[in-house]
Amino acid sequence: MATIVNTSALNTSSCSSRTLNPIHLPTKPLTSRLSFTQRFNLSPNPLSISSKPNANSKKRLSNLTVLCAVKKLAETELVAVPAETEELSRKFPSSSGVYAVFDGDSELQFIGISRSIAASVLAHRKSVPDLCSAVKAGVVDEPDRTALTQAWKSWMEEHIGATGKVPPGNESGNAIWIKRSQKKSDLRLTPGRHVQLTVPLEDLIDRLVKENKVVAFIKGSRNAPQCGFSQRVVGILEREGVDYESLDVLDEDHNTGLREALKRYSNWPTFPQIFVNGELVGGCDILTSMQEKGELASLFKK
Ligand SMILES: N[C@@H](CCC(=O)N[C@@H](CS)C(=O)NCC(=O)O)C(=O)O
Ligand code: FES
Repeated sequence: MATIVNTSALNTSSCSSRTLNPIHLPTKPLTSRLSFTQRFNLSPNPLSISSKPNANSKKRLSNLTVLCAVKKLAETELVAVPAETEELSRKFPSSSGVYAVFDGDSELQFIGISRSIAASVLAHRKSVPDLCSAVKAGVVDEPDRTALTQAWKSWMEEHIGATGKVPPGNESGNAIWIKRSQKKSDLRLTPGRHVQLTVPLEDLIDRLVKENKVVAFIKGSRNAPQCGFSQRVVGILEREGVDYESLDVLDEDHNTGLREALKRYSNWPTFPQIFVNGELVGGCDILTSMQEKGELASLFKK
């Protein structure tokens, strides 16, 4: 019997932290030594469904479909996915919603939901370019989980009703489209208390923020922030798809003295602290207000 499979909890992470050279200042720029490709966070709860729809699966989808905020799939414009990233970001909304990916033969391959449609399309274009030629996007205005799921179900139901087929990428067990996001791990200043820094902490901070485009000093780790303010900032950075470094100022074992040294360095008394291109941008309030005013994209592009 066909069953709807909910593959939630995708935001798992690898937790090993990375340590800076504790004894000497780095000989190579920190960016080149430390950076690695960060995957976009794909659909927060992309649902998959077993491959053979039958009366039962259609009925279950229908039962779950309520009034939906997006246009019908058939009425939504099919937009070609540009090769160039900036053009892609202009063509697709960075808002939450449902999206349907088509291959070069205009065959629908996958229907997903996303907190940033543009980021998800970009990630698919990178990971499965052959299957990602064009996309239909439906923005959900009040994008709570229920509204997003309803939008996804309405498109799935419409497609299954019209073709009798589940999109291949939504078949259960298909791992091509639904990747577990691998969050970057936090940086650490030292491997542990037993290792003494031979350079002043302020010099290390200075080097760190100048050689990495975006650095977030937070309470707790990026995967498990220990304070609401830090959690909010991590959420904003993730949502914007920013490739950033993070350090846990509460981790006295690996970042001994960082909490107080950073306050002196930046002349800013609280955390989180976000640096872009070596300059302190601010904390939670400032980042939140910049996000509300739509100023973050240009900040992180600089
Ligand atoms: N208004 C601040 C809120 C952050 C805040 O108040 N942080 C406090 C509590 S987490 C803090 O870091 N205090 C100094 C400390 O704990 O060392 C912002 O926008 O970031
Ligand atoms: S740790 Fe209490 S408000 Fe941040």
